[in-house]
Amino acid sequence: MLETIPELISEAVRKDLVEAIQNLDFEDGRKTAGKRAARVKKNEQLGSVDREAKADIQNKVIKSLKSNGRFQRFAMPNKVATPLISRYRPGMEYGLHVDNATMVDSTLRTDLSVTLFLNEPDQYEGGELEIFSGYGPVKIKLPAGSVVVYPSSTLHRVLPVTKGERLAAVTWVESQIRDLARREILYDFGLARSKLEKDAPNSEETDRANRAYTNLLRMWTGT
Ligand SMILES: O=C(O)CCC(=O)C(=O)O
Ligand SMILES: [Fe+2]
Repeated sequence: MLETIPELISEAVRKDLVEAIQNLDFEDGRKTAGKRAARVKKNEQLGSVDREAKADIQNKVIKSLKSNGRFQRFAMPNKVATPLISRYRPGMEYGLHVDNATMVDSTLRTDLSVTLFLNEPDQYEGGELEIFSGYGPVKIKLPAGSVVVYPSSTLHRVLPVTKGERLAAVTWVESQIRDLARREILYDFGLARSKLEKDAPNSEETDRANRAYTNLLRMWTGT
C-alpha cells in the first residue's frame, strides 16, 4: 500500500543537493496546487530564477528514483514528473488534500505520490506527512535521503512545522499498472519469480511462473 525506501540517495549527493538548494530562491507553493488544494497549501517551493541549478537538482532526484530497484519494482513507473523542491518553515503546512488526477499538462496520470526527505527529522519539529489510508491514518517522517511512495488517491497532509525547517522533494508517478490491486499482485509475483529464477533457473516451474508473470503484465499494462 505504501512503501518506504531508506537511503534512496547517498549522503554525499544529499549534502550537495541541500547545499545547492540553500543558495536558490523560493516562491509561494500555491503556484502549482490545484484549486482546492491551494486553499490549504502553505509552503514554499524552489523558484525558477536559476533554471539550470534547479534542473540539476531535479535531474539528480529523478536519476536516483530511476536507478533504485525497489522503487522500480514497487511503482513500475511509466512516467515520473519533474519534482518540486519544497520548504516548510515554522507556521507552514499543507492541509488535507488529494493530489490532482493528472499533471504535466494532463500527460501524466498520478497513480503514486513520492516524498523524498532531504533533511534530518531532528532539524524540525512537526512536518509529518500524514496519509489517510483505508486502514486509518499513518504519520511519516523519515531520515534524510529516504523516500515514501503512496497512492495519489489518498487524502493526505503535511502537519504544521513548529520549529526548524523541513526540506523535501515531491513528485508523481504514472505506473505501467494503473490499478493498485493489480500492481500489488505483480509486485508479490515478481519477487517470487526472481527467487525461482535464482534458485531453480532450469526448472519447468520457473518457466511457467515466468510465463504467467509476463502474460499478466501484458494483460494489465497500459490499462
Ligand atoms: O511534502 C510532502 O511530504 C507532501 C506534499 C504534498 O502532499 C504535495 O505536494 O501534494
Ligand atoms: Fe499532496
